[in-house]
Amino acid sequence: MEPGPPGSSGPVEPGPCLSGQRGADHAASASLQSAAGTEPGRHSLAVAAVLPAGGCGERMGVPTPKQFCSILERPLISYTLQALERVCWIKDIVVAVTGENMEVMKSIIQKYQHKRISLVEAGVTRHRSIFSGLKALAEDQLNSKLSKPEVVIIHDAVRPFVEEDVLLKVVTAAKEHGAAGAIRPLVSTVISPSADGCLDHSLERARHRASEMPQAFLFDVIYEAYQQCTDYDLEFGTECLQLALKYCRTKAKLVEGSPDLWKVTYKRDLYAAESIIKEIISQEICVVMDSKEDNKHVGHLLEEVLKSELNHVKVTSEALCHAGRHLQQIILDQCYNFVCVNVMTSDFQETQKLLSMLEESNLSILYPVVVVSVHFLDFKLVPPSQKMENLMQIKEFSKKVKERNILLYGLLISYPQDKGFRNTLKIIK
Ligand SMILES: Nc1ccn([C@@H]2O[C@H](COP(=O)(O)OP(=O)(O)OP(=O)(O)O)[C@@H](O)[C@H]2O)c(=O)n1
Ligand SMILES: O=P(O)(O)OC[C@@H](O)[C@@H](O)[C@@H](O)CO
Repeated sequence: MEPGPPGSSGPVEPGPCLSGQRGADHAASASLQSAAGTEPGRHSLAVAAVLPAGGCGERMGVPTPKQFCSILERPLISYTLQALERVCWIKDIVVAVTGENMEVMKSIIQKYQHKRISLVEAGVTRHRSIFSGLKALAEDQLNSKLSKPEVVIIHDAVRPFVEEDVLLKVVTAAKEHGAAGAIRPLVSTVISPSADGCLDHSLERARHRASEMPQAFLFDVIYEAYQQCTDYDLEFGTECLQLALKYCRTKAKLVEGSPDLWKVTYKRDLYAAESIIKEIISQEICVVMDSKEDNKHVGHLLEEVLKSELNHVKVTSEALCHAGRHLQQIILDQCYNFVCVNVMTSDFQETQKLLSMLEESNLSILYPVVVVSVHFLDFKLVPPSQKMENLMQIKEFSKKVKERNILLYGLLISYPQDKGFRNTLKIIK
């Protein structure tokens, strides 16, 4: 078993959370944590997670195993790790990868600064990979930072949209029932074919459900089940809940999961995952204004226009001069889109200050950050050609910051002074 990278032991502050409705409601989270006995402070339940990530992704139809396929230039598995890292009460995350992908996995952990991760060798089937992860948790190996958890979550590495609330629900249910798993309504009816390839019978769709992930188990239950199960189970089984039932007579509690618990299996699922991630990170825009007091109104006007134009997007504004407090907090709260307003400055020094803050914050490690540097120009005072010349610097600068996953765009708005700025913004609308 590969120990995790330095500093990977023990729960750390929750990782970056997605803003907006996808973050678990804190009140609900607190009450669920209390029920699960995982709330901070009190003797909390020891919870670990096992992520099978040793598949080859045959149905994806590409050479790269799907868990390492990129979404917005970042491997799919990194999104799943980030989702689990956001949950501070999951003490250890054990990822099962093949030997040939061990170095790739280590580089992903390093590059995206994932914590609490330990790596184990995957098996030739998903059940064998999971078993490998459970063994790592079961044995207090000498050099291991891992200790046996009371409850273990099992979650496919290719299911990136998992939220704290469903994890809490399955852990709470597993603590009480011994096993629990997320389920979803069936999208298609399940039928049983006869030997001659014709319909034998169909299952009543309303009475059946699709078994999804995450699942959770009392560690001793699922570990015992894996130790008891046959090679046939390990080779051809697809359902951990069934192993708990068959070998430990433990009836899993079924927990209704949200629609986005689906597993990335086919190429279309990658496209769907990318559009969901883009939607998540486009939920907030921060208008960053000039430091000069008399120009702050420009930013507020722009904020008004954006609010009226973009109904479902949270628009905030902040003056760069208060950067030490408010803007840092906005960055920490995971805003990924910034409109930097430069009214009087001849170049884009305000934008440069913002870019330096963003680079220091490492915000763009996980998702691309978009910065639009907006420049207002009264074309009667300064010929647009001269302003454009200044702005061409942005092009050079944008190449540099792109290496840090920051996408910088320049926007020049030239307006006649006599018409005033408010009218110009109406024109922009
Ligand atoms: N020997 C295996 C096979 C699968 N998995 C993991 O189990 C999860 C769900 O399995 P599946 O979607 O079937 O992944 P693949 O087996 O890679 O896909 P395919 O069946 O298309 O090859 C994935 O995270 C996959 O990496 C694993 O850890 N070890
Ligand atoms: O069967 P696959 O290997 O594609 O996926 C593995 C599991 O995610 C799948 O079987 C769920 O139904 C959960 O048990």
